[in-house]
Amino acid sequence: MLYATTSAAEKRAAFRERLGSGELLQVPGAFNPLSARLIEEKGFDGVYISGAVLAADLGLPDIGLTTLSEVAGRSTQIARMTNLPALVDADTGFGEPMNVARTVQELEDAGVAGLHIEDQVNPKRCGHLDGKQVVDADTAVKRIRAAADARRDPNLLIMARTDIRGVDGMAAAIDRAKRLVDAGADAVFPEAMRDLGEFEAMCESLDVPVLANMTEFGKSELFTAQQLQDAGIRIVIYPVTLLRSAMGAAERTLDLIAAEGTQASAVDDMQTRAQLYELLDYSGYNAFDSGIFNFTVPGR
Ligand SMILES: C[C@](O)(C(=O)O)[C@H](CC(=O)O)C(=O)O
Ligand SMILES: [Mg+2]
Repeated sequence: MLYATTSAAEKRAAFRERLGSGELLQVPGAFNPLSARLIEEKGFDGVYISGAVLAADLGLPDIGLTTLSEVAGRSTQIARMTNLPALVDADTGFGEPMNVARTVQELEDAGVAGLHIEDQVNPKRCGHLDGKQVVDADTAVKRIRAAADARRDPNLLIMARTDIRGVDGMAAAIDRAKRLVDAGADAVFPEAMRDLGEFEAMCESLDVPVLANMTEFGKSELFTAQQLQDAGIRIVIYPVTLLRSAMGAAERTLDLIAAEGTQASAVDDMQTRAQLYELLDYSGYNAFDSGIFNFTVPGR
């Protein structure tokens, strides 16, 4: 009821432990706090807080227009609604290495279990688009070092994302990832790998957990959890999947209302009132006030 029953510190410790277990953790993107509840209910291992989703949610392109306050605010809202660890996309860290340090502390205060900082230049863009630019190794290393030094909870996971694969190729990506691990990264997010062999090569070259980004309409094929696990991947994110699904459904329903004058034939595909109330745990609030959930809910 109301909020997560575990503290941020407990979630971070649990996340570290799960990561150490060698299994693949599946982490869908929560496009709002409510969807984080659904992700938890369905038994997933964590929730991802995507920069692309946050920007899109505000009606903005994903080109570094969102602010640290917006990302921290959304992280607070999502992290407190679930007992799952939250992993947040901190883009380039919102500025110079000193800004990165502040970003880490703000996001730590927001209650996330981990965050990733990338090596793109500003204005950044979706990692699966062409025409990206990355900063030099020295600047990338300084960002990660600043991030690792700034955390107060040693269990906060600092993940380094490198976008260099799409710019300088795979050898450069492995080299960059190694340097970022030496700088203090606890995990690596190699962006826009082309095939499973590239994921495998990255995992073999590093002794920290590696993340795979299974975003749709991107550079990577959509591999199964089994394929990724076999390649050595330890975390897979589905960052924009739920937003794309929800928006696809919303568009179809709008078209239907326009065409048929009613939404009636879309109702079977909707979350029912009863399902929504269950997810919101209406009945749990009766512990405070037995007058809250004293009605029956129509629908399944
Ligand atoms: C993972 C990502 O950084 C995100 O913000 O969710 C994006 C996802 C996307 O735009 O599809 C990315 O750069 O891959
Ligand atoms: Mg992003």
